[in-house]
Amino acid sequence: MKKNLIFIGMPAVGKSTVGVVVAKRLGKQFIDTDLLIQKQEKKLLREIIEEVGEKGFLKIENQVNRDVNAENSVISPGGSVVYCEEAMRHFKEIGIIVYLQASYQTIKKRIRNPKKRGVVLREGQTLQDLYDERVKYFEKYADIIVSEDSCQIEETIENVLEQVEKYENGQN
Ligand SMILES: Nc1ncnc2c1ncn2[C@@H]1O[C@H](COP(=O)(O)OP(=O)(O)OP(=O)(O)O)[C@@H](O)[C@H]1O
Ligand SMILES: O=C(O)C1=C[C@@H](O)[C@@H](O)[C@H](O)C1
Ligand SMILES: [Mg+2]
Repeated sequence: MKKNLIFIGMPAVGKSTVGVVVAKRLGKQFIDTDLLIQKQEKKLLREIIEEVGEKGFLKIENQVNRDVNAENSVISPGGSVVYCEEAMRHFKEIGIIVYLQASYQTIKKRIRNPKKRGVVLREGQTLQDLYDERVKYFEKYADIIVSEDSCQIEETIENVLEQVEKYENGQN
């Protein structure tokens, strides 16, 4: 058993912010694969997207996430990783997938400028379109769903820890 936890969910839902604290609480390593992409490409995410476009970025994102070799870690990929089939197959094999769920209104409030944040939006696609499209993928891959609406960040962290423990006990 590789004992990894992998967070999925919309951009700005808190995969990285919540993930790092969950890793600390569980005594695991923390890996933010967005940072691995930046390190490999030696560019910012939004620069990569500007240069190679949405499809090119997803190709790199798939490769980096698929190649993560981790044990006893919390892994926080970018929000668009759910479009990367090989990467998601790999994550399913190496750990438990936690979907951090928040309403469209919550996400919209946090992302004032999707382009600046480097969100992978297709030509003409709105943030609402993106939300509706991705929810289906998140639900398909999730082993656990943690809702964070009306929760402070500390409460979300506790809810994640509680649900992961329950899930692991249920698997024994
Ligand atoms: N209740 C909450 N839970 C999580 N994050 C919150 C909450 N309230 C506010 N925030 C803020 O929302 C932001 C979440 O950003 P973060 O970079 O962790 O998202 P992400 O899911 O990793 O996004 P990306 O897909 O772009 O990597 C942070 O600035 C965090 O402080
Ligand atoms: O949700 C998205 O479309 C993205 C989120 C970021 O974390 C990065 O992975 C990238 O900028 C794309
Ligand atoms: Mg992140």
